[in-house]
Amino acid sequence: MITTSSRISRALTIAGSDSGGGAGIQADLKTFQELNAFGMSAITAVTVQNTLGVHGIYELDAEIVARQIDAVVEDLGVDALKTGMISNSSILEIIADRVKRYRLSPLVVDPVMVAKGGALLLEKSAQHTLVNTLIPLARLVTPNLPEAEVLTGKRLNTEDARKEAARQILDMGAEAVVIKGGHLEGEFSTDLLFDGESFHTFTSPRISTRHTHGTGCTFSAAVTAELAKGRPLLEAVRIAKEFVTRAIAHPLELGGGHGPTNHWAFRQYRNQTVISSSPRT
Ligand SMILES: Nc1ncnc2c1ncn2[C@@H]1O[C@H](COP(=O)(O)OP(=O)(O)O)[C@@H](O)[C@H]1O
Ligand SMILES: Cc1ncc(COP(=O)(O)O)c(N)n1
Repeated sequence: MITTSSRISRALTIAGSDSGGGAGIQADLKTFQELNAFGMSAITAVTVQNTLGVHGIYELDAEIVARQIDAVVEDLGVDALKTGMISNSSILEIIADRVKRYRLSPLVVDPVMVAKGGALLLEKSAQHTLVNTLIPLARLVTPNLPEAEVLTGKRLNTEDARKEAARQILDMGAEAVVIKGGHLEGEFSTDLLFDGESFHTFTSPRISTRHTHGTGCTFSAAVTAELAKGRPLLEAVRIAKEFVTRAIAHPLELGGGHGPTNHWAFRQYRNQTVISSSPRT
């Protein structure tokens, strides 16, 4: 049961905790807050993490993840939700069970696989479970380039290949996909959206910085917050791209490694439009 009468937009993240505060649950809740959505969480794993890397991963039992979702849904209600780090098949399966049982939607699936520092966040054996369980339930899937390559089994070094991959991901049952461009080379970071009808691109200048820890989490959380408010998908993605670009463009310079992005930059630099979209949304 989802209560929709409230005027408060309620967004749920189901993801891993990042003690360093730049990615995972922490990035998601900060983003929800900045975009005026009420944030709630179901934690899948506790990571011991800072800007230097992931130093430990402690998975929670699938049952504990499910009970957090139950508690949130049965009392507070959910207008939109996202998933992030889910490290194994049993957690993936129980989340899919709850999404179907409560008809939770719209669902944004960020198929987190590997941290920027190289740590494996999704067991290799669970990759096919992700495809079979959560992707068919998704309003939007948001792979980065390496994740889109794993999902499709193809090298995606041309725009045509990325368009074909987007079609392939919709064939898995998702309603829409954004293949993010952070891992592309060149002077722009272009995200490619396919909604089953047409392709759209969202482009920003590539910002030269090592402080990109949590960009993917932040982007998918911003889409989720906007969907919770009832925005159409294209508009939600455009705002999310603007949010993450400002967060990267105004770094906080924290930590000795890959630092977090600046979640309050979207609000602080509200008059700066830094991205372009095609066709215009
Ligand atoms: N150096 C950069 N300059 C501008 N935008 C970037 C940069 N790196 C990532 N982004 C943007 O941040 C978002 C997350 O991208 P990406 O890095 O591909 O995901 P992930 O964090 O999942 O690896 C996308 O909207 C992407 O375009
Ligand atoms: C708990 C958690 N979730 C997601 C990421 C991915 O973020 P990034 O790719 O920027 O390391 C992470 N490092 N930790």
